[in-house]
Amino acid sequence: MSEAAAVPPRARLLDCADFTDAARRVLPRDVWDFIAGGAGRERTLAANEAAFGSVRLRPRGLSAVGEPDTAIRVLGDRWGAPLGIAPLAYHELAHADGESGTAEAAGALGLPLVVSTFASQPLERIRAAAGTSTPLWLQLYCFRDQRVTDGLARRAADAGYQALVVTVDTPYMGRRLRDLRNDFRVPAHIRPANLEPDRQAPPGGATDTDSPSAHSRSAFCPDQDWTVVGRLRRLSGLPVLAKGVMTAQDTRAALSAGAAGIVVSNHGGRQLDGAPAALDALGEVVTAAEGRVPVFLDGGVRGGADAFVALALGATAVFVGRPVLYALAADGAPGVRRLLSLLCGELTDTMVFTGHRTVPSIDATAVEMPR
Ligand SMILES: Cc1cc2nc3c(=O)[nH]c(=O)nc-3n(C[C@H](O)[C@H](O)[C@H](O)COP(=O)(O)O)c2cc1C
Ligand SMILES: O=C(O)C(=O)c1ccccc1
Repeated sequence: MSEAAAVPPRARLLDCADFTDAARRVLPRDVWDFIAGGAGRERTLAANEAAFGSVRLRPRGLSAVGEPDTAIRVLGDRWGAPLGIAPLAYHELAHADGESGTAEAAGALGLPLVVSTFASQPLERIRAAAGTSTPLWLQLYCFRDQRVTDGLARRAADAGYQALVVTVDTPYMGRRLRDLRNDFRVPAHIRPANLEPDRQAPPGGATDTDSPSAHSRSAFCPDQDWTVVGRLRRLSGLPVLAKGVMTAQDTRAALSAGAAGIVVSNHGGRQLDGAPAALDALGEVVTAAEGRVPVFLDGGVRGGADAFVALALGATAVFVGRPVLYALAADGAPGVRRLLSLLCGELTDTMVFTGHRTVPSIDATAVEMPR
């Protein structure tokens, strides 16, 4: 089947689920499974989306909101809406446009992109594609060889990135059964463009490092502690956020370490299967953060109304993960642009129907929690 037959015309891609269906049809089965899958029995993966389904929105009538303003300010930058793109390895797995295609789409809407340590294109090229006004953050995994982590942090600062995001939930990758069953390997022509090949090789020079999981076991540092936050801050001069916080304990640890923000996340259900839905952990983290730093959320956001719910429960903004790769797979950079503008439009509609003219005015009175 040709791609033209497999992907519906753009005008029929009307929501996140449409992009998901389109991507399922065009992606090779093992790549689809790598992106869509989670760890273990995928209970946490399922919980992320399901949690949004049990919150109800409270409509308000004749609220005279006019044209709502979706823009916010975060760490001194303007975002066109409280929506960003979560760090995702290897955008070229989805489409040859890769991270620069995603960045161009994000830039067109003034939305931030968190670039993965495992980006398939150079940081500088992604910065250029995003344009000057959209924020770019670099996500960092902690490597056994600290020089790798530190080198990336300095390079991001030099390239004009606005912040660093340390992923705290991945001492190594979770056990993803779909990838094991498929014996998934990243195709040889897709490379982590910002890592040097020699530094990736495990100390013993083992050969089975092509699977992301095997590579993470050899390259990631499983005994990293919270001091990495201060170290990266000092050497880069950039604000450092902690991604993968799900508890009050870790929120306090992140704040004590000097984190400039927190991303509530269970890594899209790809790490600890059995962890709660990200949305269900949000309240605990927001309370523990005591308003000292912005709290973000990723995991299961599949529409503008989901973003609205997270904001109502205290998030400053949300990040979208898998749907961005699905949109990229379906239609490259224009697909991502269309997905992002659909999400912004859905958020705008939700603000209008609930009577909110600005993002900071969205609070818990706008939602009804399950009983
Ligand atoms: C294919 C894929 C690759 C990912 N790569 C990274 C990564 O390199 N670094 C990271 O911190 N998180 C990574 N994540 C996790 C996402 O940043 C995010 O936490 C997760 O996808 C939850 O959002 P979602 O439910 O919208 O997908 C990845 C997720 C997926 C699906
Ligand atoms: O973080 C992830 O979930 C992930 O899938 C990944 C894959 C390859 C390299 C780094 C991360």
